[in-house]
Amino acid sequence: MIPVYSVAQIRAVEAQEKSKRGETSLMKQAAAHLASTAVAMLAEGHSTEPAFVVALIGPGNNGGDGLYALAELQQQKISTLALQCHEQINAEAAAAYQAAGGTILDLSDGDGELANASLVIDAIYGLGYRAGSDVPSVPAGVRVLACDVPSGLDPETGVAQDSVLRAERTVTFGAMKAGLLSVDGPLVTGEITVADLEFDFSSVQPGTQLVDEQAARELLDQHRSWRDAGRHKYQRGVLGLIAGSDLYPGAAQLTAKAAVACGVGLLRTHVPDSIQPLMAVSVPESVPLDDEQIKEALSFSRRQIHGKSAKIKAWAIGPGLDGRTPPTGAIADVFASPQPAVIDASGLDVVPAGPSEQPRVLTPHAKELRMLLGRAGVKITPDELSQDPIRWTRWAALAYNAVVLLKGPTSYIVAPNGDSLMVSHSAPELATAGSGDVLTGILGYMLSDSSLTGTEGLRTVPNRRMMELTACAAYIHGHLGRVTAADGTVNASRLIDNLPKVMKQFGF
Ligand SMILES: NC(=O)C1=CN([C@@H]2O[C@H](COP(=O)(O)OP(=O)(O)OC[C@H]3O[C@@H](n4cnc5c(N)ncnc54)[C@H](O)[C@@H]3O)[C@@H](O)[C@H]2O)[C@@H](O)CC1
Repeated sequence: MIPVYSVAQIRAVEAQEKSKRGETSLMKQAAAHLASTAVAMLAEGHSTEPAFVVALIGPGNNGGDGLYALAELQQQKISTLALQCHEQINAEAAAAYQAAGGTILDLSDGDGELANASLVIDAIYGLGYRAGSDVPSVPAGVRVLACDVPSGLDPETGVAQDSVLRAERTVTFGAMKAGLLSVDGPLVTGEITVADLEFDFSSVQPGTQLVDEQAARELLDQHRSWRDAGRHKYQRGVLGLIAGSDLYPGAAQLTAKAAVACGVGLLRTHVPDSIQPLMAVSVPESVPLDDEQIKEALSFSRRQIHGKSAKIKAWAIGPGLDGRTPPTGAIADVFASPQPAVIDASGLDVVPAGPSEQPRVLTPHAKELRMLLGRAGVKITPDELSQDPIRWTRWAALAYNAVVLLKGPTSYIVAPNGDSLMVSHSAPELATAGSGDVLTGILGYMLSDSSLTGTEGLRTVPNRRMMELTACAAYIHGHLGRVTAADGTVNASRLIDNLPKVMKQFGF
């Protein structure tokens, strides 16, 4: 997992390192990372033209990094140009660049060269950015590599000004900054690399942690039990799906298909009678579940407290459900049961707030999160939520005593004790109808697999594990979006088609 720090935390550690190692030496180390990424990007470009790298240079140390990086590129016989965007620039770095044969021009004299660049390094503002800065534009189609933080993006909040310089890649120094992953960050950073400057963060507690591919694999391996092999379907996981209405007949089918594509042991579906025939045709693997059978399953589970298998291991509640009336009877009993549950879409309209015995994950997008908070007596505006999503997700996790996954370009996963994880998708592929239903199917499947949740009988799943599995499901879902987008436009059915292959890549 990649720890994520606030600007204040990074500044404090940086100050210590500067006093030990000197500012120039840190800048040169940062510049070496920047230059090697520039070289890698040029190599990927496969251009037959000689490379030409232009850097936009700002007034602070970010500009200093840019100048030292250009000096390195000059030494590698790559043609470069520095465009000075402010009256003052770092004098020592400028002298080093000129000594390496580099040329510095005022932006207004040299901006025509931007169109000829094979690559533009954005070294205008980094950690010292303040809103309202002048950020020049780069001609469309020219590749941009951001030094530390894209200029125009607030490294703390992730809010970008309109003229932000969107990058294809960002090399960020020392540690991952919260703003690169929040709000607008994922839309403007491109691929992020954290350049290790060997800073000592041992006495600093990160605000949250980013789950990347390696972390998702490690978490799954850590939770997976060797008992997995050779189990029969009731041990492999039985998922109860409560979903569907005449208004939204498709959502239940998408969630069901996704769970089946993941390899769920058995899927039981509680859908309205009008949808059942559709379900029988589109998901023949699913077995209907009526109110009476739900009650039986719950009672069977209660009696098996010390036994090996509860008949329904986990619940997925909500896709396409008619959320206008609060649940009664068997469905209300499910909300009060101790099996883990993922609750999505209209299920969020009816999930009770307050303490609950059920280990549960709520998976709202931004509007649904505001609705959940409103039901718990906390009214916030869309702006308030977008300024500090993790804070409000914490409130919801506390109010509903649940792990809450706030879905978006960056997803935040927060446990009731305030611990949190992040998953960043960067790409917009998953913003398509039905994509959330697929995530519910993936997570429902994972919660039904006791070799992952560690449940036998009714031993409850700790919130930490619920949070980690939710982050893994969100990571897999994002990866699925990228895989699917690689060879065509994305829709929920195509996501489901690719699911068996992607799940296999993650060891399922
Ligand atoms: N954090 C670290 O550990 C390291 C940081 N380094 C670099 O240092 C950078 C931070 O350096 P600085 O603190 O000099 O910050 P910047 O390089 O981001 O400089 C910004 C400068 O622009 C000014 N400024 C910002 N907004 C303005 C506005 N709207 N109008 C006018 N002036 C404005 C600021 O006052 C500051 O002087 C990092 O982003 C990174 O690139 C690296 O050199 C090495 C390690």
